[in-house]
Amino acid sequence: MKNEMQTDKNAIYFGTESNEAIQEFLEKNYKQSKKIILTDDKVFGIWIENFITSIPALNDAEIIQIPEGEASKCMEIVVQVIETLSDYKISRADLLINFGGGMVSDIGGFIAAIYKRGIDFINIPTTLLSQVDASIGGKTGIDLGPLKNQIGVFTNAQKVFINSGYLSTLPHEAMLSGYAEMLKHGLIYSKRHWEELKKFNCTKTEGALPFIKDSVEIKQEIVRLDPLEQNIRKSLNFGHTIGHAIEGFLLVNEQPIQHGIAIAWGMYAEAFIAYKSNLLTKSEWEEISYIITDIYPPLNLDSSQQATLIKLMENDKKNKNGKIQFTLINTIGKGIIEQVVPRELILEALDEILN
Ligand SMILES: NC(=O)c1ccc[n+]([C@@H]2O[C@H](COP(=O)([O-])OP(=O)(O)OC[C@H]3O[C@@H](n4cnc5c(N)ncnc54)[C@H](O)[C@@H]3O)[C@@H](O)[C@H]2O)c1
Ligand SMILES: O=C(O)C(=O)C[C@@H](O)[C@H](O)[C@H](O)COP(=O)(O)O
Ligand SMILES: [Zn+2]
Repeated sequence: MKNEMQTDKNAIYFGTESNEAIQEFLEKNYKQSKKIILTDDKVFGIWIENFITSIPALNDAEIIQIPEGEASKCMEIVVQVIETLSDYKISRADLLINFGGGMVSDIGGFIAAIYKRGIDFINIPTTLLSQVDASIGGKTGIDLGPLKNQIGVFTNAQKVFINSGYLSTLPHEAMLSGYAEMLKHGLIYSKRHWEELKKFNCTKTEGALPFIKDSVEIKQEIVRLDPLEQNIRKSLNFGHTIGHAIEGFLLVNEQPIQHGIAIAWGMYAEAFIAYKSNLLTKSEWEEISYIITDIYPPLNLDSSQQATLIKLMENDKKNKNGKIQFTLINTIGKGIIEQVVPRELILEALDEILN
């Protein structure tokens, strides 16, 4: 099947009847193919029965379960899954179905890209974060210890099926995590989205779909302009220079936090840098910092970790000429890329979020 970019409107299904849409899609495009579902043990426990019994095309599908959580986004699990695909004699004509959150679509997309030099895959994102961000845009990969997404490829799913019904079983922390990436889309690209999101209710999933659609449209537009992150796509990394360092550090110290919660605090610190660099006004900084402090649980980190966090940032993918390069914002709704920040200001920003 032709690899449609996820910037093509038809490449993403939105709705609450995704099982019917998936059945139709599989019958039309993958009737003769073997189907393998990759999922994590938590999503398996909650949703797999409903999923496979409502989609006749999946009657004979093989299911591969990996342990839930970011620690599974690693090379050891890649090798285990690839060994299982080989045991099942999966060929290039077959289809991998990533059914889960961003951990599953990141590792699953990566495996699909490298197994036998590439097989087709589709994403069925079951978290808010993966619906608004991780399942679209073609970034896939795994972590290398504390270094987030250090190994990976750009590769697009054949189709993404977004069904907000899955959010009904999502823990509140995971809703907050996805909301952070939505706020990011507003901060870097659309003041209107930022304002609308003030009406989004993280405790109630009914009514979420229009907000999800708006957020996805922003990401799609940016990815369409710059699919391989040479330029404007770097704006999607707002909050991630500091946020990824926090997430990676806590992951290897066995206190993992949700990606979006690390990114929320990363955005807080990076908005502080933008304010101190005269890019944001005082009232914009106060608005952003108020919202993040109000919603997100504080980090369990202290200033003794500053140097380690900076070391992790020195491996950020956006760096150039040995310098840490930030994406900042120069007003609410506009990202500004490739900003080099004095070390003292990075330390000051870390002080704002560490206890
Ligand atoms: N590729 C990209 O563009 C991109 C963008 C953003 C984030 N990411 C990556 O995505 C990952 C984070 O994704 P995530 O937040 O979805 O995390 P996740 O996949 O780890 O899911 C979070 C938790 O929710 C559980 N879960 C999933 N669906 C559920 C449901 N419907 N009901 C109940 N529980 C459910 C999972 O088992 C897990 O425990 C990170 O690795 C991050 O780096 C990638
Ligand atoms: O799609 C993008 O581009 C992003 O940067 C989206 C981010 O939210 C996401 O966390 C992504 O995985 C980060 O990529 P990385 O290149 O910083 O590892
Ligand atoms: Zn992210």
